[in-house]
Amino acid sequence: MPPLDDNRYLKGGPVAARIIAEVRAAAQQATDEGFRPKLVSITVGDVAAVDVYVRNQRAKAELAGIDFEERRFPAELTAGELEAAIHGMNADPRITGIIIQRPVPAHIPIKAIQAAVHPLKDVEGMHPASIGNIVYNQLDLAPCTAAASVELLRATGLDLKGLEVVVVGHSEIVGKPIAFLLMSEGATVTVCHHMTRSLAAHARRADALFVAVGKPRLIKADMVKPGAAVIDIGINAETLPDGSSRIVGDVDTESVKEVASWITPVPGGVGPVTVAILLRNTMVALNRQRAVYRATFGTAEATLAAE
Ligand SMILES: NC(=O)C1=CN([C@@H]2O[C@H](COP(=O)(O)OP(=O)(O)OC[C@H]3O[C@@H](n4cnc5c(N)ncnc54)[C@H](OP(=O)(O)O)[C@@H]3O)[C@@H](O)[C@H]2O)C=CC1
Ligand SMILES: Nc1nc(=O)c2c([nH]1)NC[C@@H]1CN(c3ccc(C(=O)N[C@@H](CCC(=O)O)C(=O)O)cc3)C=[N+]21
Repeated sequence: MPPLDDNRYLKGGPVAARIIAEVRAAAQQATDEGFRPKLVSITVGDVAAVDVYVRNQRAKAELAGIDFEERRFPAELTAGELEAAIHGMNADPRITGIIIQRPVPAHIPIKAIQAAVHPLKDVEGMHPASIGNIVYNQLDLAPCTAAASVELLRATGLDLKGLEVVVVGHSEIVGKPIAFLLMSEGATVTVCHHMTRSLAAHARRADALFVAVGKPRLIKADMVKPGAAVIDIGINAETLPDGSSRIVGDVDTESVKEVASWITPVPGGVGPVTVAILLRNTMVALNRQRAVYRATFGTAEATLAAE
């Protein structure tokens, strides 16, 4: 596939639309068969960074034929209360998937809360069991942003086998799962973080550069190999001199786009695909639940006959 000109942007919209169309067909079929998918989003306190994400989740879920419910809890909620609410949702057969929007207030231990979501309802792939599956090369349900970033790289048509990839940022939700997904695909992966001695030297070797740090313009043109694919995951709010604000990524897009063959814009790159993957993960979760249902109830005759 040639570079995605006109201006070398690797846009998320078309990739997201394709995924959502697939999800929509699957959701319609499941609904016809009596298993209507439903996604519940949990937000604790007021977090501006989450609002856009939840708004897009609702809009795209509606488009895909997945029910969407937002549960907002006050910032003073205790960890015990949140866990109890999650246990209730785990046991509710009408709920397919649960996503806990990050960040949560500091007094709530996020890892324990993520582990409270039943692995079969863990549509974000953040339960320790889900993360473990990625290490074991079971890749069909991965953390949404990581999966979205890899999906965008795939859209370039580059062969991932043996590809020299550098991931900047090693958070549990983004950088680390990206590295594991790419290793599974046969890429050669280098992971950089704030203690990395020469970020530029590593970044310049990359055929594909993933950046998930949270620092505007961290990656400049002289840190990018000519012809590379650059996947910009950062979402940073920036205030302009006139007082208005806008969203920028972690890459100095204006200069890097002259060097790279592909670059994801912010907004309009990884974000929309992240939302689409969340919906796809909801269908993966539904199918797993249906398999359990069949395994448990599909043998009723045998069970009755044995009595
Ligand atoms: N598009 C989307 O769907 C999503 C976008 N995001 C965005 O992605 C970005 C990263 O998010 P997230 O992973 O949650 O953030 P975290 O703050 O959890 O992680 C940031 C990572 O960047 C590393 N880092 C910090 N400074 C440097 C540096 N100077 N050079 C190299 N590495 C550095 C940190 O390393 P260390 O730990 O060693 O300090 C850490 O691993 C944010 O802008 C966020 O808004 C996040 C989620 C979804
Ligand atoms: N548990 C958890 N998982 C996350 O993945 C997670 C989270 N919590 N908390 C908040 C951040 C942020 N995030 C976004 C995802 C998509 C868009 C998105 O769709 N952006 C569009 C829309 C832009 C706009 O409308 O302004 C775009 O980039 O084009 C934004 C933000 C996921 N995060």
